[in-house]
Amino acid sequence: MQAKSLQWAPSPGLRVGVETSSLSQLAVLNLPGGASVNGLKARGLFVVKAMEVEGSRTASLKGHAGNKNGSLLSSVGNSTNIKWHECSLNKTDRQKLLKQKGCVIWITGLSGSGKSTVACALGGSLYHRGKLSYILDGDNVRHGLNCDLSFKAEDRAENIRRIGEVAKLFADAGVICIASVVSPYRRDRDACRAMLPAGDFVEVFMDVPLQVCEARDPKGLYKLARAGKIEGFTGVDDPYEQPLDCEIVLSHKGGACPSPCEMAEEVVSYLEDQGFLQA
Ligand SMILES: Nc1ncnc2c1ncn2[C@@H]1O[C@H](COP(=O)(O)OS(=O)(=O)O)[C@@H](OP(=O)(O)O)[C@H]1O
Ligand SMILES: Nc1ncnc2c1ncn2[C@@H]1O[C@H](COP(=O)(O)OP(=O)(O)O)[C@@H](O)[C@H]1O
Repeated sequence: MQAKSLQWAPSPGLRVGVETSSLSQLAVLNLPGGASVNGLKARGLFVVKAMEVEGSRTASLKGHAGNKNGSLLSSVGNSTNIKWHECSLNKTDRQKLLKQKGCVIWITGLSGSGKSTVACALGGSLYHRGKLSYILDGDNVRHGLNCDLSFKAEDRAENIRRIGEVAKLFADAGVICIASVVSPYRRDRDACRAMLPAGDFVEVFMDVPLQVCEARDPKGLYKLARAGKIEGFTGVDDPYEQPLDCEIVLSHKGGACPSPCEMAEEVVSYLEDQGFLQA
């Protein structure tokens, strides 16, 4: 089977073979119209290689860890003829230095549900324990990296994909990355989960009823949305798909909301139990 470099534009439902050094198995996945690989939960790093197999166009993901043939070029999305460059210092070394494990805490929920507040409380609590975290807040990232994106479904998907990729880099740096983003579509969140090794993506759902968020309305956005001055506002005229099986649910119970600190401590306990607060 001869591998050769191709311009590869993944199409929805494209079947790809996945071969990894850590799994030693071949799996068949669907690529939903982008280079992200939904459902891939294996440790290690991967490059996408376009290959021509018996006249058909097939993409193969090669685990580059342990890949002896360092001269092979890859194509990922529209980036052709690229090659992963490995460094001698790796994530494990950085984690030892920081005395913690890099991961992504993904806080999802309606506008006004308390995502940013919990993210800050969590960051503060970790800081006081000597643990390094960094917050990627949806509102803030849209002030820079993602200022070209609107709130249309495809732009929200790209917003989440970019934040997922940046969060993955922070986790690889050994940092506990806290993403606080509405991320209303399950598929986009799942795609971010699939970017990381199993267990390293911790999804936290702010389970706060719409009426509570709307009553808080700290920025007056619900009021504008109800008045028809903002179109496609999540929870009003754009859907929010709540997680079906996330790691942590922070609930507003019986008309009362735990304090942001109490909520943050719930996440810290999870991180402690899972061993993220030590190298
Ligand atoms: N149409 C619409 N829908 C939802 N939210 C809106 C919208 N327009 C502006 N905003 C403000 O943008 C913040 C959400 O940005 P995100 O990047 O987290 O959104 S998304 O994940 O791409 O859906 C969100 O911030 P939070 O209130 O902190 O959630 C809002 O302040
Ligand atoms: N646990 C909580 N209990 C009561 N009010 C809260 C809590 N968390 C946040 N708030 C308040 O709710 C509003 C929205 O919080 P925010 O963190 O900005 O939400 P989001 O980032 O999800 O839009 C703010 O006015 C904040 O002070």
